[in-house]
Amino acid sequence: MTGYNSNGDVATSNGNHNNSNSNGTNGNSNGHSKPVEYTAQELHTKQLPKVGNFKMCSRDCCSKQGGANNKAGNSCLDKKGGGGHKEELVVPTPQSLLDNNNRIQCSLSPEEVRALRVLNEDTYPYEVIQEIADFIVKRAGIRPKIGIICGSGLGSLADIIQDAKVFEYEKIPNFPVSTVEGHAGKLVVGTLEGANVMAMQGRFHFYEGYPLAKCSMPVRVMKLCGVEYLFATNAAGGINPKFNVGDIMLMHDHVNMLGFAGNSPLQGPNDPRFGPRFPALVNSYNRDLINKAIEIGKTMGIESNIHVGVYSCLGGPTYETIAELKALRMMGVDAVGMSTVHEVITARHCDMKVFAFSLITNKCPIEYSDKKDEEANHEEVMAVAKNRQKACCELVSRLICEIQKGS
Ligand SMILES: O=P(O)(O)O[C@@H]1C[C@H](O)[C@@H](CO)O1
Ligand code: HPA
Repeated sequence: MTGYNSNGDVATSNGNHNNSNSNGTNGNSNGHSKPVEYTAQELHTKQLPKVGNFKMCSRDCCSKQGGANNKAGNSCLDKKGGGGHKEELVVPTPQSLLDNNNRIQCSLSPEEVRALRVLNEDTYPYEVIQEIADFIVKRAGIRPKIGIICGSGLGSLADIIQDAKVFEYEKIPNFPVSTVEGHAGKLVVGTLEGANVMAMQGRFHFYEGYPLAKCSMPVRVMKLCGVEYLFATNAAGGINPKFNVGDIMLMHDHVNMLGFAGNSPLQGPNDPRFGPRFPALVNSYNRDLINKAIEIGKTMGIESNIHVGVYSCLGGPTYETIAELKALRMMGVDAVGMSTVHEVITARHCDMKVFAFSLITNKCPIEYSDKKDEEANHEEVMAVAKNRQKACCELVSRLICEIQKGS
């Protein structure tokens, strides 16, 4: 796998992090030491050496754009012969990589620069997402039509997939890793009710430290794998007083609180290969699928536990205060969680049909009280999800069956 080391160079996962050359030194010909190599995954997950092992490049040749006395715009990274610099690990400053025209001037190939962007930037270039999709489709041997995102404790939605090929996130190039309990970190590709599906057993949340575009990047991977329908599920707190623990709320709209705060998965340059700069979000939740799910709920005998409502995502990881819950209720929100909205935005941007539901795992208090049992907690969220997984699996399977009948 291609990765990146802390010197901004591209590394490969050859498992060998000792880059000594034949002289037994770490030096290279341009005078900067060849650094220890890390894969992108390792940079995410492993303890890196102390910062003290590295130096920012503050030499004259790097300290100005293109380097002082360097009209050609070359930084010392490009100089041959070492220039007499002492061998040491050097991290180039961003400034030192710019030439007089503010263009990146370094010895990285375009491929390496692009790889560097994947790690450092919030957005994934189209080509990288295509590579991830190709990796999955090639190994799975099928093109999925339906993508499922399993909410907290709802990983069993992926366990019912037949002829499953399982990809651990850690083994998918350039894929983030799951860090939350109840999110296994696996991508499962196979069939369900005769349809080719792929399911994320574990999603990425903003509070884990991932920017929104990274949280919902897998939705774009799904798109390039061939997915037409996104099924997004979540665990949520019920704000609507009519909702009970264990109920299912079919999402027909959302309030994008992170968007109110100026944050969007579509922030940054728009790539029209995914969708338009200014996508409309009315009718984001497919009406036909909602109606079918209501009918399925009736045949399952759980119609009184099925609602249609508005979901809102806050950044988390804190559960909401009473004042926040009151405010959300006044805004017309029925259930609150920490996910899904940015996934739906990304899916609608690339014109996928969306079906989403919240499993109500706790009732949100909207009056002040000392009662400890009214405080939300993740153990309860997961326990309720586990209890209701059979109903959720049945709802999803039957809806997929309906989609298959119509195709
Ligand atoms: O991934 P979802 O939205 O289902 O998870 C919810 C929100 C938090 O991640 C967690 C809180 O208990 O559950
Ligand atoms: O009450 C909640 N608030 C936010 N996220 C949640 N996820 C499950 N329950 C909740």
